[in-house]
Amino acid sequence: MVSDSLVSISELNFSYDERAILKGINMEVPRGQLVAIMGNSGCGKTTLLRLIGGQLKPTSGTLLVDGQSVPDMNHKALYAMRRRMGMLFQFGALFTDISVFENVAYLMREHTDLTEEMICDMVLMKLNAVGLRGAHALMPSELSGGMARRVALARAIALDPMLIMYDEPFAGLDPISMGVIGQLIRRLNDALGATSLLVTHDVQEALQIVDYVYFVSDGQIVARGTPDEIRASKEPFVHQFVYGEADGPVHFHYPSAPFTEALLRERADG
Ligand SMILES: Nc1ncnc2c1ncn2[C@@H]1O[C@H](COP(=O)(O)OP(=O)(O)OP(=O)(O)O)[C@@H](O)[C@H]1O
Repeated sequence: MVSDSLVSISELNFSYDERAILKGINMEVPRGQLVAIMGNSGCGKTTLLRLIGGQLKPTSGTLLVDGQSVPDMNHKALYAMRRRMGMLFQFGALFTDISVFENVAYLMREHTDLTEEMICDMVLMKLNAVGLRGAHALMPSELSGGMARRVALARAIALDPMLIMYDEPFAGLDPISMGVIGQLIRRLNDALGATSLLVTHDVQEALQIVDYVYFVSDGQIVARGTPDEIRASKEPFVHQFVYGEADGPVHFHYPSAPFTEALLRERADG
């Protein structure tokens, strides 16, 4: 039976040495949907993507992609699965010494036996999908930040992935480029019949395009819901995050001893 979820995670734990990073994560990503994972810096979002991509192994729990257990896959199975995943990691760096065309063609050359003519058609199709067909001959240094991100997007969908994972795709972009990338992420997901996971800090941008949101704090899921449910949430953590309040359940200050206590201790030590 084909499950409705492309990604299905239950009671997932992950630690670096003794330090618990993810604690009892339960998450379902239905096929065809665009799902956001949000949370403060360092809460474990990127780690979760790396577990899904099989770059890390969980300490315990279940992690299925398309019905298959990722942690139990051997090298060959993992390689085959990664070929069906598109990834756009933070800042999605392009290869700087090859053209836009070659940046998108690279994965096709690496992973398929397509003829040069077919690769040419496919690359131009992918670039067309992100509005950059006309820029195929440019070098990455000739692109604006927003254009470079769109090329990285074309590269992420080069092999028609079933799952596309975006890690901070809006980082460093101006508001207009952010809007363009956001709309593209939505459109590409639907046009390709893919399923997408979006890790981001940009709550307002994400709420406009996603189907569902998971909020992670300190390695645990603390809230979940549709964009409307999230906007209406009275949950203090969600409220602080959605309305960009500097202080709340997530503290502005890194944990420390009270200031006077620290001063007195420093004087006593000195
Ligand atoms: N290779 C590593 N070894 C040890 N600890 C690590 C390693 N990589 C990440 N961590 C720690 O794991 C925690 C989670 O990191 P992760 O990158 O998943 O956070 P994040 O939520 O994606 O943060 P950000 O939004 O800032 O990218 C952090 O506290 C980080 O310091």
